[in-house]
Amino acid sequence: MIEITGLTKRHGRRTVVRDIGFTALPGRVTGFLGPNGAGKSSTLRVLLGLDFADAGTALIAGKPYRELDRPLRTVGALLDGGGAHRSRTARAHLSWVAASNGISRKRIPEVLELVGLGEAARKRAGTFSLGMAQRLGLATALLGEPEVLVLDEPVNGLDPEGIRWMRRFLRSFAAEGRTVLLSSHLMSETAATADDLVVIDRGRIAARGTVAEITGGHAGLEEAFFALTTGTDGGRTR
Ligand SMILES: Nc1ncnc2c1ncn2[C@@H]1O[C@H](COP(=O)(O)OP(=O)(O)OP(=O)(O)O)[C@@H](O)[C@H]1O
Repeated sequence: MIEITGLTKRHGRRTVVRDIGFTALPGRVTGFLGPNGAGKSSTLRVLLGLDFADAGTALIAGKPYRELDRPLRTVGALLDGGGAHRSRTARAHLSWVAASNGISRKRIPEVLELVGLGEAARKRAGTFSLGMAQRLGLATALLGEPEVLVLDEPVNGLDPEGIRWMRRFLRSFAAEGRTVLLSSHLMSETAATADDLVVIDRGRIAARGTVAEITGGHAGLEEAFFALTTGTDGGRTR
């Protein structure tokens, strides 16, 4: 479970996230949706202990990230494509992360299979397509068998097959009773993957609820997104 309460984040004198709160529940995929610059990455960076909040809390399994005993065993994250060094093979990259987090090497072939990279274990990350790099990032996030996954724009740049694969993977992960939070600026894709949506606009929560609650009453998914993120339908916040 992820619990964000009263979170505010400033960069210099600008407040980019203002007093937001939401939860992402086990067994569900929660989409964190908003236009570019809305504050999604800033929120996720605080959640993952990469940045400090100016106010409020962001908890994973009841604790701030920095207080988790073995973070990789609680939460896996996919930000900016995963961060494998170009000259390292997929397996070497995973070995390095596993070793530095006290995770058994036995887990490496398992995660490579899980993300469909079993055949590419000896290939260098620098030769990977964007889709393969995303899968390697996901394999890294899964090393510690976490109960929570946090992904920032995981389908950016993926082809339709890659998008479909990612959607199915995240759905099956949540179906095991685990928690998925994924950020996106794509309403249709997120609505097809998520159970719940949190819509953020200019640093504030514009709406939150199930996909049906958020999109109901609008002509279509994109209409709902634009109505919510341009303030013409501000009454839907709850
Ligand atoms: N380190 C920083 N210093 C100053 N401003 C920043 C910094 N990081 C983000 N911002 C600003 O904060 C605002 C929110 O950015 P953020 O990246 O959180 O949005 P986002 O919803 O993730 O959008 P995107 O999808 O474009 O990344 C933007 O106006 C951005 O320019």
